[in-house]
Amino acid sequence: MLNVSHISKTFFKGTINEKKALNDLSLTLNDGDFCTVIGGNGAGKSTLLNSIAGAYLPDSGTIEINGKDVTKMSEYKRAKFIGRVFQDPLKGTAAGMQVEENLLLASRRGESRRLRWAFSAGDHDKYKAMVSRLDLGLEDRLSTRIGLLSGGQRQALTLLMATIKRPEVLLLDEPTAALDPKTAAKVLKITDEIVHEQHLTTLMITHNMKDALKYGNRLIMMNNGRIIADYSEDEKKNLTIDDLLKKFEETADAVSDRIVLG
Ligand SMILES: Nc1ncnc2c1ncn2[C@@H]1O[C@H](COP(=O)(O)OP(=O)(O)OP(=O)(O)O)[C@@H](O)[C@H]1O
Repeated sequence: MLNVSHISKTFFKGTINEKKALNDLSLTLNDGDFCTVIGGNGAGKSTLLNSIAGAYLPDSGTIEINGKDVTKMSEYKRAKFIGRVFQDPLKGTAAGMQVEENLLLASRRGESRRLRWAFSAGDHDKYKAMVSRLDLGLEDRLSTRIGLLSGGQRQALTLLMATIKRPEVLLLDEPTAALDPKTAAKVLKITDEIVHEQHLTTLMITHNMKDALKYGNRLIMMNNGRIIADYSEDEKKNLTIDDLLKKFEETADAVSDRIVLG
């Protein structure tokens, strides 16, 4: 369970550039909840994910994961039980290392450095089966350096790495924004399968409202550092893009171009 309670975060406090990115925001996700997050540019979506991941320390409020208060825990320590996929396919994988070395490192997350590098019998076949499931032609490229792969292949691998050791929370920050539509659809489908198989508590930011409606069992809309709408699984089933636009126009200060792309 993820419990975000009354968190606020202001950047450049006391200066002319002061920006309240999160404003007394609270959110509770139950185990296995897959929550999509939408909102205009600057709404605070990434700041929320970054605060959960430990990249930013909130000015106030608390964050608990499965009963542990992680508010002040370092990003490095949290990375042992939080999986992340970023918008940028270059993040999340080590470019100079081979596909299977990246998978090995991810599967040994949190273990001693010495042990992390040792392949075990069966690893090769296991990794081959994992990547062949992606259907992106990676099954014969386990020894290829990640830097030589396409953005879609890299992003799909980042997803495998983020979930190879079951994370307590999975954070997806526009994971398919940089991909072509066909590859994006493939990566989202696999994401959805993995989230269900592993019953992962997941937050996914997207600017694509179709995807926000199609995936997950919960949807939140943000504006000005707050959650302005929170739809349960049942409410989400009957929701349309028009409903979301209407809600956004009613509540938000301005309609962003990017939110209407879906
Ligand atoms: N590291 C930072 N330093 C200063 N200001 C920041 C920082 N990160 C975010 N902000 C500001 O906080 C506000 C919220 O930004 P955030 O990136 O969380 O929004 P977002 O909803 O993810 O937007 P987008 O859809 O454009 O990615 C914005 O005004 C942004 O400029």
